[in-house]
Parts: sequence; C-alpha cells; structure tokens
Amino acid sequence: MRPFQLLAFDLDGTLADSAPDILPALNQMMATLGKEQVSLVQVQHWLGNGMAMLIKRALTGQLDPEHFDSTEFNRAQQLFIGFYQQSNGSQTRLFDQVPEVLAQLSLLYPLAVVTNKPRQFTEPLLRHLGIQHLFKAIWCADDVDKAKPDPQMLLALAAQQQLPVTDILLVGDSENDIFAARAAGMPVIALSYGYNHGQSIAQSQPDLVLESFSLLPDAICCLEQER
Ligand SMILES: O=C(O)COP(=O)(O)O
Ligand SMILES: [Mg+2]
Repeated sequence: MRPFQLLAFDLDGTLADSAPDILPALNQMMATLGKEQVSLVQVQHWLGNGMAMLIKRALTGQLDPEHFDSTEFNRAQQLFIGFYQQSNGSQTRLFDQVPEVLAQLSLLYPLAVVTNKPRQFTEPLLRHLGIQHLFKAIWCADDVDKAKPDPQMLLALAAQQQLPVTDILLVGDSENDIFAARAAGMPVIALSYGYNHGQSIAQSQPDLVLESFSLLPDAICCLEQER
C-alpha cells in the first residue's frame, strides 16, 4: 500500500463537458469563412489534441488533417479565439459528481489540472465552474513545446512538484492522456464518458476504466493497495 502524492486531472471530457461552448465558436468561425457547419458529435470526436488541431480538423473535416491552407488556418484560429472567448463557460458543465468528488479528494491529496486547452481559456473556465481554488498546479498546452500525447506536461508537473512520476495519478478521458501517462511512466485512470475520437477508451489500456466520476475515490484506493 503506497498512497499517491498528487492527483492530476485532464479538463475537457474528464471534469467538464465543454463541447457545447466549442461548437458555436467553431461554427461562427466556419460561417465567417463561408464553410459548412459542423455538428456536436464531430466536435466531441475532434477534441483532445488541442485548439490548433481542432481547427484543422474542422477546416478539413478530417481527424487526421493532411492538406490545409496555412493562411486560412491562421485567420480561422484568430476567429475561433475571439468567438470562444465569448462562449467559453456559458453552456459548459461539470460532469455528474465532479464538484463533490473533487472537494472530497482535495482533503486527501493535492490536485492539479493538465490540459491541452490553452491557458487563456482554461483559467476563466475553471473560475467560472467554481473549482479553480481546488488546484495546486495548472498546466496547459501552451506551457510546453508539445501537448499530450507527448509526456512533457506530465514530466513538467512532476518536476515542479518535486515528485516521482509514479507517485502522481493521472485521470483522463482520451487516448492522448493514456499515451502521455504511459510515456511518462505515470499510472492513469480513464473515464469512459468523455471525448475519445469516437473510440472506446478501454482499447488504450489505462490502469482502470470508470463509467462515473463518483467511482474515483474507491478506484484510487484499489490502485494504492496494489502499489
Ligand atoms: O483542448 C483539447 O483538445 C482537450 O483538452 P483536454 O486535454 O483538457 O482534454
Ligand atoms: Mg480530455
């Protein structure tokens, strides 16, 4: 039995259902560029690799965008930033039991956020959702050179907190979280309700898959017993 010393949480799709605010921002961007509207399901499948990739996916309609015009991309990104600044938070909700469980866990562990969302949207959203004060550290995609699935963000968190990576538990929703955790050597629990490009997260073989955030405290105890 060895307790974890810090719990790190992914944001979009793990703590917060943010697609409902990203959808109108993307569609305002698409409309301004004279392009076809996208659907909520497409946005849910395209989330997880950060803002630039999301925009490229919307512009091309492809999960793996091959050809896109870089001038159009730059204009699209400027537009998206402006529109998402307006919509961010208005429809985004914490998933079921997230506030209660985070409050409970925060009495036992320091908590952190590690998100591919840019900081300019992360901090206002956490404040708006009323959970920012629970986190000792917040790492965003633009704090490092490479976002998840690269392990940089997780390694930077461990170094900042002066903890071995194995003493930090990551909780995420996407294969990008699992790949980043595996590359860092960090244990990882996945929530199955989030955004994972339309695929089952079990395929990426996290240490545990949970269907609800409410199951997290018991799942953490289980992993600690096995350490
Ligand atoms: O911005 C994204 O694409 C996803 O953000 P996340 O890392 O919090 O899931
Ligand atoms: Mg996520």
